[in-house]
Amino acid sequence: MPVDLSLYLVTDSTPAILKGRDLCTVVESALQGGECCSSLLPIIQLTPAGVTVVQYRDKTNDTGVQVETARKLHQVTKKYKVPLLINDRVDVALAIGAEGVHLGQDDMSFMEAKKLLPENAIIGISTSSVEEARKAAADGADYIGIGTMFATPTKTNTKSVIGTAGTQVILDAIKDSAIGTVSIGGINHSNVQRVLYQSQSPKKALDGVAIVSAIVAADDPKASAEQFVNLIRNPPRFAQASNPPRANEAEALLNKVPQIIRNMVKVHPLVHNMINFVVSNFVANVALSIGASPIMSPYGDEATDLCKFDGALLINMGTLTSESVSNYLKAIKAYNDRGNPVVYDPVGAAATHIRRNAVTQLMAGGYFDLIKGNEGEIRQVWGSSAVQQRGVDSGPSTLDGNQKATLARDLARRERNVVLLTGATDYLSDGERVIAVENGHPYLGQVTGTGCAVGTISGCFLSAHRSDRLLAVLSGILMYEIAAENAAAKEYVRGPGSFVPAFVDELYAIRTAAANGDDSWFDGRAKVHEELPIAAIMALPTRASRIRNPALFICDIQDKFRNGIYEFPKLVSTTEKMLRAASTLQIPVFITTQNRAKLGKTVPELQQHLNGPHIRADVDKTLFSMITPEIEKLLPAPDSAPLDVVIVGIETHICVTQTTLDLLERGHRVYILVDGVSSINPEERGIALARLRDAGAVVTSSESVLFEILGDAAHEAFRAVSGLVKETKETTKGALGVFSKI
Ligand SMILES: Cc1ncc(COP(=O)(O)OP(=O)(O)O)c(N)n1
Ligand SMILES: Cc1nc(C(=O)O)sc1CCOP(=O)(O)O
Repeated sequence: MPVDLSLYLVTDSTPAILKGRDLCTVVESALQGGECCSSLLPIIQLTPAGVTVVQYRDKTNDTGVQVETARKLHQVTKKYKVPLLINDRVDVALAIGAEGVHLGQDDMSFMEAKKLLPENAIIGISTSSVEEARKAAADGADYIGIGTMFATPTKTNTKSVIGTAGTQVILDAIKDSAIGTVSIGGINHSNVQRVLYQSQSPKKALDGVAIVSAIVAADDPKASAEQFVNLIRNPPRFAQASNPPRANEAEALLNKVPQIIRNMVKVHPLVHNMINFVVSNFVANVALSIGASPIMSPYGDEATDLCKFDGALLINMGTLTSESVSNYLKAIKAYNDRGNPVVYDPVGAAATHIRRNAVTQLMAGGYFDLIKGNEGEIRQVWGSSAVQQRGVDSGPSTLDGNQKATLARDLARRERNVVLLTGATDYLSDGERVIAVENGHPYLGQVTGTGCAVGTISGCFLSAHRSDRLLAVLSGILMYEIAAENAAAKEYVRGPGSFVPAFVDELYAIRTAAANGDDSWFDGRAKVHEELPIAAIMALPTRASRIRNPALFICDIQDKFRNGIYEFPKLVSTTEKMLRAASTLQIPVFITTQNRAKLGKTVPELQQHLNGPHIRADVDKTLFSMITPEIEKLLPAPDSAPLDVVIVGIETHICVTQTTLDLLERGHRVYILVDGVSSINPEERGIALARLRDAGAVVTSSESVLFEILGDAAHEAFRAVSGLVKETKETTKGALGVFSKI
C-alpha cells in the first residue's frame, strides 16, 4: 500500500524525551504542525502537509499499557487521517487495528507478519545494508527505514552509522524497486535538508525522514513539525543543478576563465580561513595579492557574524587541536545555513586516528562545496581505511591518472559537490565533468603553504562565482598555477626562496591585468583537458573480449584461515590485484565469509577494496557454496545473459568447488584462478581443479583472465589494467611459482 513517508514521526516513551508529558498530547501537537502550511509553494523536494505517519515505539511499557496507549494514539491519528504503525509488535497492531507495523531485522519476519496482518496492512522493515534493503524490496515490504544516518543518543545500540554516503549506496542498489524509503537517526532541523540532498542517488531519492527526539522532545512539537515541513519542502541553499558535460567542455570552460577572474577581482571577496598556523601568513598574503580580503579566525562562534559578509569559509585541518573540530562545525553550520561556500582541505587526513576521526565527524557534520586534497587525503575522505600517510606530505602515489580522475569524479558525485585532487596534474570534478590541469611548477612543491593557499584561492572564486563551482575553482587554479610558471621563469629566481616573492608579485600582476580588462596573460597558457571518466568506458568489453559479463566471486578469505591455508598470503595478493582491477573496470564483486562471528571478517588487506557501488554483496553464510539465497537473488534471471564468474578464495575442494558446481548448474561460465585458490592440504587443490575442469569450468590465471576481459589494447582501461599487472608482477610470479605446480 503506498504511504506518504515524508515526515515520519516515531514516538518514544522514555522520560528523558517525553519529559513528563502525555504521549498522545505530544503526538497531537505534532500532528497540528503543518496544517497551516498546506498551500505552500509547489517547488519542493517532498510535499508533507505535516506529520504523514506516526509509529508507536515503546521500549519501556508492558503489553497491557502498550495496547491501551496504542488505542488512544489511534484515536488521535485517525482524526488527522494519518496511519499509525506499531514498532516490533504485530500482536499490538492486530489488537487495536493499526494500519501497520514496523519490524527490525531481529523481529518477526516480513513473511510471518504478512500472514498474520490484514491484506492491506503497511509493513516497514529496518535496514542498514544493501543486502537487507534488497531483501525487503524482494519480499514486498511497503517501505524500509534506512539507518543509522547519524549517531544519536535516542538509540545507542544501532548496528552501523552509514551517513548520507551509505544511504546513497543503499538507494542506488534498490533503484529499480518502487519500495518506499525513509532515513532515521540523528536527523534534526539543521541537517534534514542536507540528508535529503546528499543521500540522493541518480535514480532514487529518500521518500522521507523519520524523527524521534527533534519532535517528541521539542518544547513545542507543533512548531518543530512545522519547521520540518518547511525545510523538507525546499532544497538546501547550497544545492546546485548539475552540469552534464557538453561537447568540447574544456574549451568552453577556458573561454570563460578570464571573465571569471576579472569578476573575482572586482568582487573583492572575503575569505574566512580556519587554517593551520604554519602557513597562515603566507596564505593571507596570497589572498591579498589576488585581490581578496582574508581573515584568519579559528574561533567558531565568530562565524555567525563573518558569514554575513557572504564570503567563503576554508577549513584546513593542518594543525588540529582538541578544540578544532567543534569550532569548525559551528562555522560550517553558519556558512551552510546562509548558503555561502565552504572549502575543506583535509590536511594529513590519513596520518593519525585523530585526523581520521576528524574527517568522519566533519563529513557527517556539514556540507562542503569543495573538498581539496592530495591523493592520500582524498582517498581517506572517500573511505579507504587502509590509506598509509606519513605526516602531512602527499606520499607516494598508487593511482594512475585515470584512477585519480575516477576517484575525484566519484567522490564529487557521492557528496554532490566539487572535488579537486591535487598533484603534478590536478583533477577537478563536479561528479559529471572531470578536468585535468597540468599547469604549475615544481617549486610549488618546495614551499610550505602553496598547497594550502589553493584552498583559500578556491574559496575566493567560489564566493565570487556561484553558478558553476567547477568553473570557479578551475579559474582559481589557473590564475595560481600560471602565476607560478611566470615567477619560476624570472631570471632572478634561483630556487624556492627567491620563488616566493616572485610568485606573490606575479599573482598581483595577473590581478592588476584582470582589473584593467587585460586578458593577454592567459592567451594559450592553460594546459587543460577533459579527462574521460572511467564509468563511461568501464566494464564495456570490446568485441574482442570473450568474457562479456564478468563478475568476481571472493570466497571466504578470512583471518582465521591465515595460518592453516597453504600459501595464504599469495592467494591474498592475487585477490587484491583482482579487486583493484574490478574497481577500475567496475566489475561486480560478490564476497562471502563462512561463519563470520567465529572465523572473522574478510582479511584487513582486502578491506580497503570493498567499497563502492560495484561491491554487490558481502554475505555471511553457513552453506559451503557461495550461492546462498541472498546471492542467488542478485544473479541474472535464468533467461538473461549468463555471468562469466571469476572465482578466488578457499578452500578449493570445498566452498570453491561447490560454488563452481552451483554456478555451472545455473548456466553461468566459471573461471577459477589457479593463483587465487587454495586449501589446507595443497594436494586437495589439484584434485579439485581437475574435477572442476571436467565439470566445465575454465582453470586459468589472474593475468590471463584480466587480458581476456580487456580483449583489445584499444580498450580504454587497458593502460590502467596493464599498469596494475606491471606493478604486481613480482607477487604474481611468486603466486604462480607455488600454485602452478599443484
Ligand atoms: C522508520 C524506522 N526505521 C527504523 C527503525 C528501527 O527499528 P528496529 O530496528 O526495530 O529497532 P527499534 O526501533 O526496535 O529499536 C524504526 N523504529 N523506525
Ligand atoms: C528508533 C531508531 N532506529 C534507528 C536505526 O538506526 O534503526 S535510530 C533510532 C532513533 C532515532 O532517534 P532520533 O531521531 O532522536 O535521533
